[in-house]
Amino acid sequence: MSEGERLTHRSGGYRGDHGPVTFTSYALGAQVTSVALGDDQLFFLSDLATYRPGAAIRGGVPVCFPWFADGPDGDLAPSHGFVRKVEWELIGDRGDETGHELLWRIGSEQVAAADGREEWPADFEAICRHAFGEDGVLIELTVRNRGAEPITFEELLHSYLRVDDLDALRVTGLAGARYLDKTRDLAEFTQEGDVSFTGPTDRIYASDASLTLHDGDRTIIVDKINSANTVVWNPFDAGVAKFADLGPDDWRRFVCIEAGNVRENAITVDPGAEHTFGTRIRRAP
Ligand SMILES: O=P(O)(O)OC[C@H]1O[C@@H](O)[C@H](O)[C@@H](O)[C@@H]1O
Repeated sequence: MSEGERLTHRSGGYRGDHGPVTFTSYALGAQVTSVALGDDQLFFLSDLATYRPGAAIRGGVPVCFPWFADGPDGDLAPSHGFVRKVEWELIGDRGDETGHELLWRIGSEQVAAADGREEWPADFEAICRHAFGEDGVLIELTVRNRGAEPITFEELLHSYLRVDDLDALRVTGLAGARYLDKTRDLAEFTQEGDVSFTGPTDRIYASDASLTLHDGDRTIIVDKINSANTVVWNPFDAGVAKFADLGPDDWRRFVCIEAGNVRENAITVDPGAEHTFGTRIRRAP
């Protein structure tokens, strides 16, 4: 059986368990911040993270919408859109022998006053589904167009995956994929072999493939659903200082493997229609 409870501190949190799995999810950003399989934590969460509307929680799985980074033309703020900085409403909370599901909802009314909303004023509703199971979590975002005109957006589930040993980490599944390198003015390259981390890494891959993280004895699988891109990011020692909510050594503790649809893969949804994408993050059997 699985159980859960609203947290009384850091308002909006929800903590639950399902067998050996414990999880935490926040109304702020509909953000998973923790999934622990016994004592093996899947996600990095910064000790310096803040938990207040108007800012984003550094770690877990932020929901980036309706744009990625500073948008397709590089002129939008705040970074990664506005929904990760506002509180969502919990509309579903169900546990059974197969797992525990939370449904978080947001609509145009909740973001009316959000910074950046004027850049994307469309009438929309979004549901973020967190399905916690024995081996990890499935996160799905469904966006519905409530307006009279088609809407276009970028979307990304910005997973901060905890790693034990960044020096030895290998990510497989991207060999042969084209990518734009944000550390080299968005120049285009082809991935040769595995991805490893030897310097600041910030890449937008054109790939819908599942990825595997080989982190010492741990093997973590990232599956994607309706996701044409994967962003891989680590600021490394050279880049970490510009993030006030990351400690000086935190770059050693995570890599971001982000499922999404960005740039030329932005999604257009007709009036009354909806679109779902997602990612499943689990420990290999
Ligand atoms: O600080 P933010 O807005 O959460 O962004 C963190 C990183 O997110 C990644 O997705 C981007 O590719 C990076 O360029 C960016 O630095």
